[in-house]
Amino acid sequence: MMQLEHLAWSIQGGVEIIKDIDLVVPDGKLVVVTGPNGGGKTSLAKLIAGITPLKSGKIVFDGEDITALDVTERAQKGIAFAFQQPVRFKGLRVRDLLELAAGHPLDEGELCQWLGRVGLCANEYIDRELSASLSGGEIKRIEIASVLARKARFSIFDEPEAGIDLWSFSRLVETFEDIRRSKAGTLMIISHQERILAIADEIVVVAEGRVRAAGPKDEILPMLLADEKAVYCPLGKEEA
Ligand SMILES: Nc1ncnc2c1ncn2[C@@H]1O[C@H](COP(=O)(O)OP(=O)(O)OP(=O)(O)O)[C@@H](O)[C@H]1O
Repeated sequence: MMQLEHLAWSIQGGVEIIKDIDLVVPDGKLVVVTGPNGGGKTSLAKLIAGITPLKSGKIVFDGEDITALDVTERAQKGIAFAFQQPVRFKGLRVRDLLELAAGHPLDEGELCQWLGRVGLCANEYIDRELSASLSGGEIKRIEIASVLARKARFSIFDEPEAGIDLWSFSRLVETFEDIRRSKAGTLMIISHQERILAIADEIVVVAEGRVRAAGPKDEILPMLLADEKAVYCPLGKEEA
């Protein structure tokens, strides 16, 4: 279980971006974090992953206070984060990245399995370098595949729909559903996409650095869909 207690974070100059966020994410659930642009979703994810340090508050993961742990230590505890803006690793091949993520060598069948889940044909990609020759969408999907290959206890995906074609996106949605069905890990997915919201167990709406609403999908989704002004998120208005 991931427990966030009174999380706060400010940027230089003292402007508070995350303001007193309290949230509990139960094990094995698929939780979608949504809300307007600039509301603080990515900032919250970075606080959980340990990429940015908290100003105040506490993070407890499976009963252990991980507030003081850095990003590497949190990764070792089983927290994985797929960035919205993926990093390109020079000199590293796709195969290397996936093996690093999995923590052991992978045969072609396994490489194919992970890449197939994001709609990439493994043979074309496994020996390619993670360099400028790959498109932004390809890099993004490879990074998502690497987070999937980690089989982490708590995985965070930041707008996995961004830069992904519809077919690959459908494969990814199925993968998220598989993980949830098999209770293979807890998923926190930041998304504006209605198809992702529709598979959530719980939805959390973050706006202006606060949790505006949180609860079971059946409670929160109708509220979002009924919001004609789309205050929280432009549901159904974005393409995958
Ligand atoms: N390092 C930083 N320095 C300055 N401002 C920042 C920094 N990180 C985030 N912000 C600001 O904090 C606010 C929240 O940003 P964040 O990226 O967390 O929003 P978001 O909800 O993920 O938005 P989006 O849906 O557009 O991705 C924004 O106004 C952003 O400009």
